[in-house]
Amino acid sequence: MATPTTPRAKLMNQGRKVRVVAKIRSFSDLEVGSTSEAAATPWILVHKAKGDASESVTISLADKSASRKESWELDYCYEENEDNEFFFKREIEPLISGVFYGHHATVIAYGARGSGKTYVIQGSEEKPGLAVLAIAELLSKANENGKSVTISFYEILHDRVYDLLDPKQLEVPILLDAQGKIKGLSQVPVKSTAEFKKLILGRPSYSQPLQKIGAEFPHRRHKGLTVHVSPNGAKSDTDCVGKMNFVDMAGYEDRRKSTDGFNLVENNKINKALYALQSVVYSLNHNESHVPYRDSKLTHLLRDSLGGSGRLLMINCLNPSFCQDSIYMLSLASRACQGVSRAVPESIKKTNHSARPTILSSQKSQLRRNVSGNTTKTGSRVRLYEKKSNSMVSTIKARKLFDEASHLAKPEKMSEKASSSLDNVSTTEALIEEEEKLPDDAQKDAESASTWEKEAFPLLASDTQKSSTPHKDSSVHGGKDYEEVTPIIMHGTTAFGFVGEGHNLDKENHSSLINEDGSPPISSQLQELSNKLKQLYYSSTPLCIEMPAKNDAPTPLDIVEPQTPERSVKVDGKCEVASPWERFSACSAGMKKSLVQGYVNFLNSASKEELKKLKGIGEKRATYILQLREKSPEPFKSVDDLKDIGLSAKQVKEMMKKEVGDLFN
Ligand SMILES: Nc1ncnc2c1ncn2[C@@H]1O[C@H](COP(=O)(O)OP(=O)(O)OP(=O)(O)O)[C@@H](O)[C@H]1O
Repeated sequence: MATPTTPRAKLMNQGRKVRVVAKIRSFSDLEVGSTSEAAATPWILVHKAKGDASESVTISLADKSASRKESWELDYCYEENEDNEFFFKREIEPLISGVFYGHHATVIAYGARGSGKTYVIQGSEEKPGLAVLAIAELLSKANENGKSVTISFYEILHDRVYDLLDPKQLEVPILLDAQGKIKGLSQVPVKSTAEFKKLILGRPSYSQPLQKIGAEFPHRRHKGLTVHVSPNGAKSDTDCVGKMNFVDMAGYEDRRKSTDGFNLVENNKINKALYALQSVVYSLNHNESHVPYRDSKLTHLLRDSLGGSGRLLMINCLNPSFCQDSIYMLSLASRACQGVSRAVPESIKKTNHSARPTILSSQKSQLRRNVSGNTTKTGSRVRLYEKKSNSMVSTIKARKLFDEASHLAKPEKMSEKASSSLDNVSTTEALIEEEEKLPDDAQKDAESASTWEKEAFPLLASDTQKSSTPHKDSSVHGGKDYEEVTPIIMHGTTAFGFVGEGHNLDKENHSSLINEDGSPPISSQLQELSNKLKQLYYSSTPLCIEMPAKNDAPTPLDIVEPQTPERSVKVDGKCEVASPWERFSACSAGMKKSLVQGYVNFLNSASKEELKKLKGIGEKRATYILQLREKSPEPFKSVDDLKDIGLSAKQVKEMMKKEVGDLFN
């Protein structure tokens, strides 16, 4: 990529909110001593056109046949021999300076499982990680400037936030105060690095509620640290000058590797958070007026740090030996970089060494064997986000879509049970956070961001505002205006991804992906797909849907794209072309059947709190349903069985009518 030389290009570089770098972890002692050649074989090539001062790097695989996409471009890549301290000097120190001027900074490590995220953020006793190095620097600067430092430490498991500094507290509701600042987590003052280490490293890794279930389940969750810098003697968080966040995300794993229902739910939630982050990064990089922070707890929690003049450093951690999941993570990372100019911190420009293409692998033949045994279709689709839906209709819709679109239906069912068992452990279901993003918030974020950009880079501000004004298509839902968001441009990849689980296409945010090659406008494609999904749901039984063959090569993503239903109905097991009236009648019948079945399924699997959201089901009935489920896992098979809980056919019919009516609201 050509080096930007014009003042405008330089300004643009500096004004970018998100920087995406990779870090290849070193081989562990175990891997170095491994007898398996594959475990200790490097597989990534990094090309740095201008050495350490490169404004972008190209990463490719030692064996090109490993992926359809041959290379990925990121802002930078730190290699095995470049340790945390080197990384810190170049990437984190410049961010720390900004924190004292009110520019919040966020550092997020993400990547496949075992790719070194914790090592980068937390480090070890001998090799401190970025958070530990940063706290030392922040404390020293705070002393010089008459400021004090407090920290919050939390984990997010299954999209629920737990305060690790107040482990007795159950799930923390994330709320915004009147100033739009996030509140909910406790803050503990820190005076020295030793105190910090004691607070963070010397405590149980799980909050109390999770310790109870910890022994039974695997524990993959995101961990986050927020360092608040405030004037000495500040009484509230409102006085906070700047914040620095460090997040060690749970490792990505292709959900088809899920070993059981619990693992599947876990993978879904982790992947959902990754896609939500991806959507947020896109919106931030493109100065969109709406940033979908609420698509995951993590982005919601970070929203006041990411908005305005906040800066985000994404660290894509990479395994040093072949890892299919890392390839997918790389493709996500490079998408986050696309369509925007590169940013090069001053600290990096100063440490320019000679240009050198770096080749990390010499053992290509071994790699070829590894790759050919594992290659799957690369990530051409991406799930942007899923949203938890509160209403019964949405729950039914979600399950229905999933059941029909995915061959993973059975594990999902198991997973719902695992999820609901977790639900039962949490006693804080009633703590309901505010649900809808007020248009005002989005507007404030955009205004605050653009004010800072305008002040710092007047030339750029006028330019980017012109170029990045999103296409607005305001529509009114429930009395509130929502804006359609400019579609995400994908580079060199093709298909679209949609969310199956819990995603109400009608009402949710409309971020989407588009082909770069000038294919039809995204809005029409989106509308078409949305219609097809609705049709798929409404006509689940009679429509002929071509399901993917079982032995189809799997895609590395965890979404199964819904197949287009054909315009035919099943007659005696055969698909026949039907008249419009027949199709319509079949759809209606299918819808009725789906709705009733969805209702029954819901009673068989929902948590107590969810059950109570249904009209006609209160505390007593919900408790009774759970008791019935203890005796038999699926006590309800048909509407007739609802008599067991004292619901008459008439009552059920009335409820269904209401739900159908709501579908068209
Ligand atoms: N730079 C490094 N040098 C030596 N060993 C490392 C390095 N980075 C990571 N490791 C080792 O690799 C292993 C995996 O690292 P780590 O636990 O940080 O990965 P992770 O991505 O956080 O894993 P998970 O996905 O399970 O959260 C650990 O044993 C760690 O000590």
